[in-house]
Amino acid sequence: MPSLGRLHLITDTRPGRDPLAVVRAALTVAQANLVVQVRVEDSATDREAYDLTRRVLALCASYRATCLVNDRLHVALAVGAAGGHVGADDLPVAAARRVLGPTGVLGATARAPGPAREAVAAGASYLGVGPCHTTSTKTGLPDPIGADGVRAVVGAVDVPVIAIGGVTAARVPALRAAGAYGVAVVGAVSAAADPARATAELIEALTC
Ligand SMILES: Cc1ncc(COP(=O)(O)OP(=O)(O)O)c(N)n1
Ligand SMILES: Cc1ncsc1CCOP(=O)(O)O
Ligand SMILES: [Mg+2]
Repeated sequence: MPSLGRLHLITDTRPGRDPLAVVRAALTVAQANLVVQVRVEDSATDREAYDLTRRVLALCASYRATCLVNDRLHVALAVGAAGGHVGADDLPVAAARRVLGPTGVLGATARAPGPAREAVAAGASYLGVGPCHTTSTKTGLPDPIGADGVRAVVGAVDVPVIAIGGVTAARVPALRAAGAYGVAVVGAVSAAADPARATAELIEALTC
């Protein structure tokens, strides 16, 4: 299995956004270092998720970037994406592993060492850990865990930890110092005036 990219761009499909334009811009800069996670609104139909994922996958293929699907693993399988990401409201990690098979990339959300260990034992190949900082992209989340919370999870597992939640290029050094392998972002790229430049700043911060 190729190594996991360090920058995960999660699609922003809220009304008024243009997720494909943002993915295209990010790919021109990050290329094979990018992981694009297709995340649609809960209200989106499977057909909408499928159509968007097919388009994202085609863009990723041109750059040998990795495409994952949030929540809807059947969509990941249907389009031939590399894998998916699950959290507390989704399929349990062990069930998700059975769906994706032994070689699929499987991310799981965790914010504390115990659940992180359980997710890895159940088959997670990386962990999404957060929210690290306050985010305006997702509501109903617990308080941010900060870089110290990331450090605690990193110390408990042997899979890549991807820090998520309010991540900006300026916050990457502290997260990397805490042991994060990479970061996942929505707003830092999607809400940027220049998504390609924002991607370049994140890649620069991740490779320092
Ligand atoms: C890399 C990464 N980490 C965490 C999440 C959050 O997943 P989840 O907790 O299932 O919440 P939703 O994204 O489904 O709302 C993620 N998607 N990616
Ligand atoms: C899906 C998700 N899960 C925890 S924070 C988050 C959203 C992250 O978005 P942003 O990078 O804009 O803070
Ligand atoms: Mg989920």
